[in-house]
Order: sequence, then C-alpha cells, then structure tokens
Amino acid sequence: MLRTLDLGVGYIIKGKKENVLGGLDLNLGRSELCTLIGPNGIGKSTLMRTISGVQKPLTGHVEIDGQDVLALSAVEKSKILSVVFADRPNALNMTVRELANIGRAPYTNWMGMLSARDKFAVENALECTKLSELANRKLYTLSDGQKQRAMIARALAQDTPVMLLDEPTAHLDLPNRIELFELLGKIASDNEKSILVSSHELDLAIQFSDRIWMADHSRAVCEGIPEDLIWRKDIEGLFDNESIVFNYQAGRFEFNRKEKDFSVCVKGDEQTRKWVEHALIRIGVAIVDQPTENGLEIDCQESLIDLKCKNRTFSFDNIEKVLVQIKLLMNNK
Ligand SMILES: Nc1ncnc2c1ncn2[C@@H]1O[C@H](COP(=O)(O)OP(=O)(O)OP(=O)(O)O)[C@@H](O)[C@H]1O
Repeated sequence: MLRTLDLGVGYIIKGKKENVLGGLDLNLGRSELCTLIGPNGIGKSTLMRTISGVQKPLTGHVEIDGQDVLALSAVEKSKILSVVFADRPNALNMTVRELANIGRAPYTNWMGMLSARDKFAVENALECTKLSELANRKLYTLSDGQKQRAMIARALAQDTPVMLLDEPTAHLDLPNRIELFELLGKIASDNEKSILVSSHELDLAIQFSDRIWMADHSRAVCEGIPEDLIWRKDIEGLFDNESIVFNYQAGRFEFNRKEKDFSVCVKGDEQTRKWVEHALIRIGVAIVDQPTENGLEIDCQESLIDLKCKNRTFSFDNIEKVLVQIKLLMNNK
C-alpha cells in the first residue's frame, strides 16, 4: 500500500544536503498497523513529514498504491493520506463532530455542505473512536485522551487508505496509551487502513503492531514483524548505550547492572520466583540456578518465601523482608 524507494530524508543547510535517514526501502501493507520507533533525534518526525509530503525528500520517492505522493495535487493527496501530527488541536472551541466534519473537506463542495455519505462517514468515525456520546462536546472540555481520539476521528472521517500519526500517545497515561494502540490496531484491521504511527512506546509497539520500522543508531531503518526484529536480534541496534540491554525473556529494554558479585540461587513457585528475582536484580544480585559458595538459597512458595543460609531456614511472608536480609548479607560479605 505504502512504500518508500531509496528514500533519503533530511534538510538542506547552507545549500548542503544533510541526510538524516537514507536509503530507505520500506513497506506498509493494507490493514497493517506499523510503528516507527527509534531514539530521540534519529529522524522519525522528519521521515513522517517527508512521507506526508510536508517536506521534500532529499532522494528517492514515496508511493501509495503505486502513485508518487509528491506528484499529486493537495486534493488528490488528501483523498489517499490523512495525517495526525503531535500538536493538539488549536480550535478548541469547536465540537468533536465539527472537528470530524473537517475530515470530509476533500469531498465537499465549495460551500462545505456535507452530503448523506459525508455525514455517514463522520458518524462512523465517531463510533469507531467511541466518541458518539461526546460528539456535541467542545474540544476544550475533553481530556487529552479524548482529544487525541477526536483527532483520529477527524483523520478517519477523511477515509483515506493510509493514515499517519506522529507520536499520538504523547501526554497520555498508560491505560490511554494502551487503549489508543488497541484502537489503531482495530481501525487498521476492521477498516482496511494502513496506519503508520511514530512512537517511543516500544512495549506497545511490540504488543500491538503488525510491523515495526526501526530507525537504529546506525541511522538505518530495518523493518519486520516485531517478533522477527527480536528473534533476529535487530532490536539490539536500537540504542547506542551499553547500559541499556534488551532482556529477551521479558521482551523489553532494561538497565544493565554490571557489578554482580553477589549471587543467590532461587527456586520454586514460578510466579513468586519472578517477583523475588525482580527485586533481587534491582538491588544488584545475580540469580543462579545452582547453590554457590555462599550457600544462599531462596525457595519460593505461593505465599511464603524460605531463605536458606548456613543450614538454617528463615521464612518470610513478603519480598521486602527477604530483601532486608539479603542486603544485610551483602554488606557483611
Ligand atoms: N528544521 C530543521 N532543520 C535542520 N535540522 C533539523 C530540523 N528539524 C529537525 N532537525 C534535525 O534532524 C534530526 C532528526 O530530528 P527529528 O525531529 O526528525 O527526530 P525524532 O526522531 O523525531 O526525534 P524525537 O524522538 O526527539 O522527537 C535531529 O538531529 C534534528 O536536530
């Protein structure tokens, strides 16, 4: 549906081309939610602006359904590509429905009269974004999450095969961020839209995206389904920072605590063990499978944790008490 061909994006500074990202041959298929991820300043917004036609490419092309986006007129483009930029809506005095109506601008006559088809598209967009009941509310009365959904309703009413959203989860709390990704995934599959979202939400991108475009620190962009990026270890190239490592077990980046000269053998109930290990790792303990020289062993049960030390066993009913003992042992080592 959308593809970039040898695309180079960047800026012309003092007459000289400054490439931010180059050699991009990327694809976004029909009904796919694709997340563009990458560290700060790597060029995500520059790429989004170039794909949307706000900024000219330094090299190459962007095609939607085989059509060169740059060669299209503004009206032609607005029928195949809708964009939601990170800024919040300016005209906060309009209602949610009035904002969604703007999405129909490419189809209405010079007086902006909405046909039955336009009205249907608007109501459908409001329903998809769960805004029907808030349709007559002024934008300034909405929460940030609702406002963001109103912006998406506007883009959805535009009824374009491709939708672009630049950092739509900025300013949202965790439940709203999760709901937004879930909503975008649903819009992509139910409405056959190709949706490209730029985001810093790696966890959510892995959970919800059909595809990820990953701009890494080498300034290349690799693409694939999330599982392939992890399986191929491409994900390791995301950050140029030795202290941040990808934990393949947990499926997320974590701080790499290096000095782990104190180890504890942890066994037992899986759920309890998971959080005991989490706490131990957090205070700099290495987790091992077999008892080591210090003979420290933790046996996890569903509601009790046994700390075995020098042939004695101490039982605790919460992880904090275990940590206190381990910290004492670490300090007396
Ligand atoms: N108008 C501009 N003129 C020149 N350079 C720019 C301009 N806008 C951005 N840049 C530079 O281009 C590079 C990429 O910026 P961009 O905003 O695209 O990154 P980003 O990945 O979206 O960053 P972030 O995650 O922090 O939003 C940066 O080095 C930035 O300083």
